[in-house]
Amino acid sequence: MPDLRRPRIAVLGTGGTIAGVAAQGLGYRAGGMSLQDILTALPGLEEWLHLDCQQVANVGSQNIVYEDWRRLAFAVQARLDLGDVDGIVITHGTDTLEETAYLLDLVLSTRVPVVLTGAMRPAHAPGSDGVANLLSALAVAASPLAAGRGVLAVMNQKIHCARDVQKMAASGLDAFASPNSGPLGWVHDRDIGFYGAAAPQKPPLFGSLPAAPAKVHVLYSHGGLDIDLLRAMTALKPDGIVLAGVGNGNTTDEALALLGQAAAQGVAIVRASRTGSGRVVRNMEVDDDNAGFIVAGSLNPQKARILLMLALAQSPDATQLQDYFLA
Ligand SMILES: NC(=O)CC[C@H](N)C(=O)O
Repeated sequence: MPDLRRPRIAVLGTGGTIAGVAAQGLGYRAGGMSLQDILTALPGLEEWLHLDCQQVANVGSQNIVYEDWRRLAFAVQARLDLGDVDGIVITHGTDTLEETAYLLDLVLSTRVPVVLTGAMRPAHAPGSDGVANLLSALAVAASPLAAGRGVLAVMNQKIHCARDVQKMAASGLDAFASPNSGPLGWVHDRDIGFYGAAAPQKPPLFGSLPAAPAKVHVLYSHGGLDIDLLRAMTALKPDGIVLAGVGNGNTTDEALALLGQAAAQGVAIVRASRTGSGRVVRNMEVDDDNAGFIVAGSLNPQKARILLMLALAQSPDATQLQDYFLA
């Protein structure tokens, strides 16, 4: 019989540095430790929480593919549908944590907090942050204050929303930020708080994940972009291309012309920005209306790719696709 005073938290492990094991020299391998091993570093948790662990994967998140996302989303939704948890924590590699968080946020239907966390330093390294981040994530998942705020990411004592959070530094403990909105809240040991009230919760943008996602590639623009790269990309016959453009989602005249041709042939073209913050605005230097382009708004290129993959399963129409990005 579960103790009803203890919040019931499901912890789902997927790997990452938080599950890293020492390898030769200073190095380590992401996704080697089991969830149970990680949790042994936090004795006494059961006096406070009712934990239920599930190892969904154990990989470096750079290797995550769409099928992993789908399996994870099913596992989380199945857990939510059982109605026997107060919160869910997902341990994850930090490299693509923001992509998984955003994808889950687009499809999960729940008021129960779903919180992703990870580590920038493996457990054996001095100053490792995994245990502290896990404790923070558990505290957030267990708190009624976190309910109805969608999928969250907790790193380095800050709570972020899935849509805005980004890994913004290649190394260092304070690698995560929400550059457009700032963090939603804070964590100190088991104490947590939010800076503002929760916005009224909307239903998820998509009811489910398609079995096979649309094929969407990302083109990274820079000075001296070789047009052959874009030619090679269009030859792959993608359903969509996300431009990680310079500035306001821009690229060379040559590339814009080729992207326009692709759009005319039915490829969804989304202009995002490589700058890391701000909002890509329509019809500034680029005539989006005329070219049939879509702008990513404030989504970064990797999140724009996820949204486009899912939105294309609903509609190929550029106007409707644009609505998804500005929703
Ligand atoms: N800090 C990390 O978690 C990075 C480890 C690995 N590349 C991953 O994303 O899983």
